[in-house]
Amino acid sequence: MPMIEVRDLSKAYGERKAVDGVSFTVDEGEIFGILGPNGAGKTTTVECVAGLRTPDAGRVRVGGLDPVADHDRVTRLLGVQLQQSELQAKLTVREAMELYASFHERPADRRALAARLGLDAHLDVRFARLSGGQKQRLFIALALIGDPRAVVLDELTTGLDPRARRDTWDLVESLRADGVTVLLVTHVMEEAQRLCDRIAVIDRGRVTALDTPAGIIGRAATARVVSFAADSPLEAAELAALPGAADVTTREGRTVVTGTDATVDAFVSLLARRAVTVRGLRVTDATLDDAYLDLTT
Ligand SMILES: Nc1ncnc2c1ncn2[C@@H]1O[C@H](COP(=O)(O)OP(=O)(O)OP(=O)(O)O)[C@@H](O)[C@H]1O
Repeated sequence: MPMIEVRDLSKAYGERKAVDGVSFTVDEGEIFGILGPNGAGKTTTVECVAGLRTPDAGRVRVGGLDPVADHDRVTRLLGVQLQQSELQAKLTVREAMELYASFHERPADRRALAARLGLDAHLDVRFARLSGGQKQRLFIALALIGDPRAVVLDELTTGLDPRARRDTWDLVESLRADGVTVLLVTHVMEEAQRLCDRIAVIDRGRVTALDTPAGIIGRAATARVVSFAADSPLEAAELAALPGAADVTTREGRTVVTGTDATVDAFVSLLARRAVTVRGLRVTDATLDDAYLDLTT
């Protein structure tokens, strides 16, 4: 049985269909990413998973339970960190953690959790006085305080500085090592590529791709990137005409051709045929970022 099951989920706000037939499953211990443009329906989807919204149609299960009908039991299984959460301004970090721990029968070790999230030096600071990144870390701590079997993390690292971002990624990896299932909404491609076992790309309320990060990169039109110094004798038009070439641009003094293996082969033949050389030639795999831009509108 999958830990999280979403089948044919639809949810509209008035006339607007925010989620339009989304399906995916997340296995126990898996880190599953949801990517997609602003307004694609990602938050609405995870709010339905968390039982915070009632679907118009479709089926959602967490640990085999209906998150709306079995809300209390699902709350014990599933920790949730959502965007734009708020707490009472006067509550300190310690008080917030105690309060949330009191909702659970077997809460996590608060001190260890605070230390893991770099909050131990801020335990007596009131919520209103925390920086954006500290608030974000507190919400991650609150999502994990019930020692959940699964956790929803929506834009986990937004607002975090680079070090806190890396630490948070390490934390998510340690959750996987503990067998916790993670449903992660993100706009950060590096985060998705590093952390996720599988990814669903959602666009306009529908799943447009569902695969491993490597599978998504491979499936996109631009699987390879050829780049070299822009002072070459090659014309942009002849590069654009190479088989599989998706894009030719010049940036930071380099010509960049995105395409496929066929593009790379044809490029090498072109150099030989024209008997020209280029400086600083590099052939790299496309990143998830490149693939994502191919797959969304
Ligand atoms: N409470 C609401 N009332 C009305 N419309 C809403 C509400 N919440 C979301 N929407 C609309 O539903 C659509 C999907 O929103 P949602 O927040 O699920 O998208 P998202 O993919 O999470 O976007 P983002 O990346 O910007 O967070 C958007 O068009 C949004 O304007």
